Amino acid sequence: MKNYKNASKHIAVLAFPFGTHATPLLNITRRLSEAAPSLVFSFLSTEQSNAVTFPNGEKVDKIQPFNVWDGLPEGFRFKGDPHEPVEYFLKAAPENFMKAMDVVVAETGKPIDCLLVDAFLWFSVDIAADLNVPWMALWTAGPRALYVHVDTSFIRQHVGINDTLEKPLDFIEDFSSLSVADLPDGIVNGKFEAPVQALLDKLEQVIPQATAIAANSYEYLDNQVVNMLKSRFRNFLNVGETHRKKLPEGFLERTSLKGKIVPWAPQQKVLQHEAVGVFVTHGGWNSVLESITGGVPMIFRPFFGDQGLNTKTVEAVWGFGLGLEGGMFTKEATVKALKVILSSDEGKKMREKIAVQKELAFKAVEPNGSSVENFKKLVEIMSSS
Ligand SMILES: O=c1ccn([C@@H]2O[C@H](COP(=O)(O)OP(=O)(O)O[C@H]3O[C@H](CO)[C@@H](O)[C@H](O)[C@H]3O)[C@@H](O)[C@H]2O)c(=O)[nH]1
Repeated sequence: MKNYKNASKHIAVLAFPFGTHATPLLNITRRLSEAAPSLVFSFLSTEQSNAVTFPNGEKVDKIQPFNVWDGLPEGFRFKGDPHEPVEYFLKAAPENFMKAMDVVVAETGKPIDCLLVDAFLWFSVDIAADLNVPWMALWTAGPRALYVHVDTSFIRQHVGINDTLEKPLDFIEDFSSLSVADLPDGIVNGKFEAPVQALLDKLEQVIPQATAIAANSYEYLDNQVVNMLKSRFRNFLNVGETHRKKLPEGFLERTSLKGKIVPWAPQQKVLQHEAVGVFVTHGGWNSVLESITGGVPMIFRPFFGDQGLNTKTVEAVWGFGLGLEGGMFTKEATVKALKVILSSDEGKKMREKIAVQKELAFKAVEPNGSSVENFKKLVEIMSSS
């Protein structure tokens, strides 16, 4: 393999092959590859995930996809529980990734110099230690979500079994407007044993070992929390836009009876249109960022994970959005939220606040902006590690 022979460093990129995770990892890998042409990347994910992220066998220059086994037993049939394939994958993943990396090294003839991983793959920190190479992680959600996962023990110490969901998180700096109810599942409540919750629980131990953490956000957004993360970890780097624009394989077929997906509604572009007055969203981190860069206040109907935390942060800390009253789409709750945002003084203030944040977000990606400078630093660390 020509590219490998001439490369200065070989980076193994380890993907979490579920949901929207592999695409932002590939996007940041592409940016790194463009910025540092002497690096070569082996991108390891399951066959199914690689088929989506590298459609039609597309090879990206100096990024070579490799398949790892999905861990599913022979004859496995999906019965509708989304946790099941994740559980199988994670059980087999440490050994699978090791085996796959042996294949990568044998096929390319180039030893691995660094691991770049989805932060969900906590066990890969041990693989990096075994290989004696740096471990770098991509965090695809917001800084506040990372903060609660790396401070889980501290939060558990402060929330007793008799505390209510309304207990304020005032024992964490800049979290006093949030309460226990806004925490993601698995921190003090919910299904601790579910596979994703169990892996998030490991972040507290592994994140401090990262040589660098690349995060999909902007430096000025949630600045106080970003500064707390920076003071705790080496090279916590907000590198801006890293998201995915492709839908998972089979998504259109699976959802055809539930909704309509059209190719002419790219969310980011729609949110940039001056006619859009409000964005009704589930509160995924990318949607929050895209609403900010569109300057559009949000109405939230969160479902799981970090979405409740994002909702309350936008509503109570940043002040440019609202959660639906009762947390559900009822006629009353929806009309009330629309009225506040579209035709009240409070809504006007929200638009003013989000306009300020929009400007800061664009500033971050200007030449010499913070995301650009942070990305340069990431390239430098990777190239010299
Ligand atoms: O009609 C649509 C709908 C969505 N999108 C795009 O799809 C992405 C959706 O991303 P996000 O808002 O982050 O939602 P999820 O895909 O649900 O994100 C998962 O991953 C996020 C980052 O880790 C978490 O914050 C979420 O809770 C988790 O559900 C965005 O870039 C949208 O622009 C479109 O282009 N068109």
